[in-house]
Amino acid sequence: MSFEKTPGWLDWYAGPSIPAFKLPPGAVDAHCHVFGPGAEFPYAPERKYTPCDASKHQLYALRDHLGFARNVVVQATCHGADNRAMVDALIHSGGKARGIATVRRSVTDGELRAMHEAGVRGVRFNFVKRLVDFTPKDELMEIASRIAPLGWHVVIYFEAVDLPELWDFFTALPTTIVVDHMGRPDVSKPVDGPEFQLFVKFMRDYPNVWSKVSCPERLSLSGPKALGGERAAYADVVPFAKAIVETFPDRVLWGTDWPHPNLKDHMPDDGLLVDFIPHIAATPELRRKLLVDNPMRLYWPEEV
Ligand SMILES: O=C(O)c1cc(C(=O)O)oc(=O)c1
Repeated sequence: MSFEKTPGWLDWYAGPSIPAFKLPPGAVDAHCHVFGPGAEFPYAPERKYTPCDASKHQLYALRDHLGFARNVVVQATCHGADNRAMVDALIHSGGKARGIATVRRSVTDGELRAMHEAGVRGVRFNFVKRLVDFTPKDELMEIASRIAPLGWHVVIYFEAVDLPELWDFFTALPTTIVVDHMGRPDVSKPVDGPEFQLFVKFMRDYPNVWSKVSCPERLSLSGPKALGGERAAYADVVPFAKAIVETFPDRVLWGTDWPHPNLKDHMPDDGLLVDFIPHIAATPELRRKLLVDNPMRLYWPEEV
């Protein structure tokens, strides 16, 4: 099957720099995706965008180029609940990738077991309205209770303004919870203002909640962009990510978000994006926790 990209689609950045920041040995890119290739793994009929292809080979070449050791491949919404491309990436990673799936309530126990075998360790619940159709909370709760016995966790993606209405559902989930991209704060608002402080309270009051301090390129309003050699990019996001890293050093993860779905303004140079990390994790100890210890504890506990 051949697919036509969504008009205005920005392809991932070819020829990224070598980061100046040397990642610690064993670093995990804990949030990235594969797209298709569409000819082999068709995009889902219910998708809200049609991306460029971004294969497992290209993902693993980027991993090696940037100096990561492992990946967590998160099911992208353009594949709906058809997890074949993501699972195929895990199977061909030589044990160096874990995955997060999207499932419906119709998923069988056999399918869940097969995904576990391949390296899946969680499911993603998405509340970003431009990306997915609404799924009833009782269906999500049922899925959460079925994956909990496997030791899996729930990854949630939502916008900061929606946290109050989602609070009761999130705080009732029976598993570890991992929040994508810090719950998408509006970085034009103060870091000590009510909106971001509600997110901090969420993490403080619920020790099962973790956060990815990822996607500055998506959250930044004033840049500068990680392009053209800029190694201090996205300064307006730094106070938010730094606060979470310093307050909850044992419950944070970092990922590239490659191949960066739906960016409208620019496509970052992933090497320069890695150079964002030392700005938010100021010490070697914080960096080791963020990049190695925390993701290993969550995704490869048998090796810790
Ligand atoms: O903000 C986004 O557009 C976005 C989309 C997806 C996805 O389509 O799965 O994943 C992300 O992590 C971010």
